[in-house]
Amino acid sequence: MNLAGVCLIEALVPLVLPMLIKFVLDAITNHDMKAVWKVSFLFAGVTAILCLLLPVFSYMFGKAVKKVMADLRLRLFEHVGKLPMGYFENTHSGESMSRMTNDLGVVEQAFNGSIRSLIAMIMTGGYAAVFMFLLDWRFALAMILLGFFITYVNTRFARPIRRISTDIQALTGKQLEMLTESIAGTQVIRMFQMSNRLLRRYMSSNDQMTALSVKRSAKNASLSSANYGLMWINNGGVFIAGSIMMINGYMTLGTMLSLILLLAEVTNLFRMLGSLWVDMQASLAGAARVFELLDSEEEPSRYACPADPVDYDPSNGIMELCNGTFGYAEEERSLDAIQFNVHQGQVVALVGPSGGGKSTLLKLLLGFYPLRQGEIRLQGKGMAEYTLSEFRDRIAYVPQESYLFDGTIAENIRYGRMDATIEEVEAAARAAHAHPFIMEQPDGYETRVGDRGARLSGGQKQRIAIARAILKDAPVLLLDEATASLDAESELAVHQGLQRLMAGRTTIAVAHRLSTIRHADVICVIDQGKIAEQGTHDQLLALGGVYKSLHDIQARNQGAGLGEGA
Ligand SMILES: Nc1ncnc2c1ncn2[C@@H]1O[C@H](COP(=O)(O)OP(=O)(O)OP(=O)(O)O)[C@@H](O)[C@H]1O
Repeated sequence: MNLAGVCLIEALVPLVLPMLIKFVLDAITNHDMKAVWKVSFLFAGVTAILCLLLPVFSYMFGKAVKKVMADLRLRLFEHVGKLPMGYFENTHSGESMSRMTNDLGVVEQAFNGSIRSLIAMIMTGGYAAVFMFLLDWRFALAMILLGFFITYVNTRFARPIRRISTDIQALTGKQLEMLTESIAGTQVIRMFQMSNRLLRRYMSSNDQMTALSVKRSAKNASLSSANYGLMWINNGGVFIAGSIMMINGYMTLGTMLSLILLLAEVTNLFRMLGSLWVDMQASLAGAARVFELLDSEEEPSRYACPADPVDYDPSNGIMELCNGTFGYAEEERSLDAIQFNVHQGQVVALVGPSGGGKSTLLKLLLGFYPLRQGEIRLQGKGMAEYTLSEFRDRIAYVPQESYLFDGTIAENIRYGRMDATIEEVEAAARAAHAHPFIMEQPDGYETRVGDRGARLSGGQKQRIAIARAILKDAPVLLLDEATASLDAESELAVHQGLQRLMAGRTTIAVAHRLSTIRHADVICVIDQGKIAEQGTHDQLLALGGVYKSLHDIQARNQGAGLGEGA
């Protein structure tokens, strides 16, 4: 409605002068002063009304566009939060950010600019054409045919310009990727002297961007020049034909001048139709990227039932993985027929050579990917019987790299359970051996942690993540042991925090240091996507297989002071 109002008024404004000219000139030619005044007052009134209404409609339209954009931004934000883990593992964060910022900006411009101008111009051209037909139909017909030719020339340029615009939008995304990487990886960049290399990469993409933009400008310039030529052919034609018709008494001077001015509006429509169409191509390229993101499939609320569900047997424990098979790609099998049970209160450790599949297994147990075959059962129910959020509610997770959000320490711990009191937050922090260092911070629990916890040490961040998991108090704990080396004191504090966390809880832990899982109830050795060995520490050592050789390597490294890592 607002768009229609704005366009209607914007469409009428350019027609006021051509119509005024006809009536005033004809009145002057007839020496009819009364008619001159009448026409002048009428047009003054119309112009005043249009001037008053235009800003009102314009404001309402702007407001409506802002609302639509806010809604779109919200939908994008919400949608990104629901995308499956695979999307984030396969798409650069800069690419998604570019779609949510640059491309969305282009869509907004289209709403505010191109679409509005296009509609107003079509309406102006349409009215002008009707008036022209009323004034002289032969003249109008000839000019409108010429107009179609002008539009044809303009649209010929649209396709290549759209292609260039799509490339520019994609390059903008790439540049944002580089920018996010240069900020997130700043330490590595400095230490490995990567700045020059990254700068060269950025320069090359910047050069490409400039080349594409110049190419687009060149295409636009050729288009303008073609339009300029056509406009003069048009004007010349009108002038000559109009003069002949006027001299022979077929039209008045007022009609001729009015026709010339109206024709300018129609020609403008045909010319601008092409160039606005070209502009819209850039906007459409941006919109396509936004809607591609919006159309990408969200994580389902629950995974489908397996084709061959397993009968529940209470003796199988609190969590079980039955015949779990998974691959990231169609033809690949990262995990093959994995089978294990975890009983109440047990600690199950997943160990194995690098790339064996431990983290993948953990991702499956967290519900980040669906199994290709087999089933995960938790507390006697298949995963498909839970929604994913119900399933995740029953699991506390301490990742390898503890992610802290910008906010206070208390807020970061409270993400474990949002309704926890400050006493409960403190109790969790004490259990995680985090309380003493928190109290040393300038504002205690209210200290801000900075971007991703930048103001805290690695060990301190881990202990906050452990406190968060303690607060969640879920039936099952999944743990990805941190590989980052901590100093001895910090490691001891983290270790003690973990022991408290694991005490009395059912735990599945990916372990990189075999020393930390010596006392696990069951150790599963994952090698090449399969469980190669399963048993206690002593049983596996006695077996003399993969576990024994990992153990020997770590023991040798420790002896040589080289640190650890499975
Ligand atoms: N997102 C992914 N997309 C495709 N392949 C992946 C992805 N993540 C891991 N892989 C592949 O799956 C296999 C198992 O990797 P995974 O990270 O589970 O091993 P891991 O045992 O945890 O290794 P590490 O101890 O080094 O962390 C590897 O071959 C790895 O390249």
